[in-house]
Amino acid sequence: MKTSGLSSPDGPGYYFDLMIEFQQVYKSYGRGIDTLADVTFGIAQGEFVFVSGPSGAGKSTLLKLIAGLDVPNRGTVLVNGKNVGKLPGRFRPYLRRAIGTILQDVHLLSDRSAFENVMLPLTVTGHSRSAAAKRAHAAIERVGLSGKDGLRPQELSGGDQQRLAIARAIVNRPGLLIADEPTANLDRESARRIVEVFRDFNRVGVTTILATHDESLITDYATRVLLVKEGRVTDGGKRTPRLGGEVHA
Ligand SMILES: Nc1ncnc2c1ncn2[C@@H]1O[C@H](COP(=O)(O)OP(=O)(O)OP(=O)(O)O)[C@@H](O)[C@H]1O
Repeated sequence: MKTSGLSSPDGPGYYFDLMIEFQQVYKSYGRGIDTLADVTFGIAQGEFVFVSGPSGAGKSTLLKLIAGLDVPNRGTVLVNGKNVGKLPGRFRPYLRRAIGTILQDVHLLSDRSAFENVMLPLTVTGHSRSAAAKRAHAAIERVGLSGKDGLRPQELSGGDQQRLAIARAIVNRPGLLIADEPTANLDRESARRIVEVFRDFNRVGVTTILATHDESLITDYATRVLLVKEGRVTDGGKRTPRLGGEVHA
C-alpha cells in the first residue's frame, strides 16, 4: 500500500502497511457542530486498537465512517487503500464482508437460533448450504458457544449474546473487526472474557478496533488508544497493556 504524508508514531515504515487512514476528516450532523473535526490517523494491519472517550464524543461516528455506514463531510477515509466515502454502491457489499462489524445494538434476530443468526451473512456469499453450515459451526466454536447453537438469542446471557454477535461478524473471515462498546452491560469478568475473544482473533492477524469508555479494559488490554474528545482524536501511540499481550507492528 502507498505511504501517506502522515507523521508516524513509530518511525519510517509504519505507514507502508496502513489498513485504515483518516486524512483531515470532518463529520457533522448539520447542527453547526463538528462531531469530528480535522481527524488524521492511521491504523496498520494487525493492530489491536481501543477507541476511547466520553459518551457522545464521536466514537460510534468514527467506527461508522470506517465501516462505510456513514460518509465524511470533508476529508478522506481509506480502508485498504479504497476511499470508503466514494465507494460505488456495487462495491459496498464487498466492503461489508471485508469488515466484521458489531454495532451497539447487537441486532440479533430473536426468532432465529444462534446457528441461524451466524448463517445469515453466508447466505449471500454463494457457499453451498453444507459449506456454510461448517463455517458457521466453526465460528460458533471459536467464540466459545459450542453446544448453544440451537438456542435463541434471548435464551443466552448478555456475554453469550456478544459472543454470538462476534461469531456472526467473523463468519466471513474479515481482515478487520470493529466493535462499538461490545462490553457495555456486562459485568467485569464477562467483559474481560469478551475482550479476550477479540484478542484471540487479533493474535491470528485480524486487525481489531474496539470502542469503549471502560478505563480498566484499556489499562489491561490496550496496545494502542485513540482518544476521541470534543471532536478531536488524539493518538496515544503504542503502549504495553497490564495483562501483557504482544504489541503488534
Ligand atoms: N445519525 C445522527 N444524527 C444526528 N446526530 C448524531 C447522529 N449520530 C451521532 N450523532 C451525534 O454525534 C455526537 C457523537 O455521537 P457518537 O454516537 O458518535 O458518540 P459516542 O462517543 O459513540 O457516544 P456513546 O459512548 O454515548 O455511544 C453526539 O452528539 C450524537 O448525538
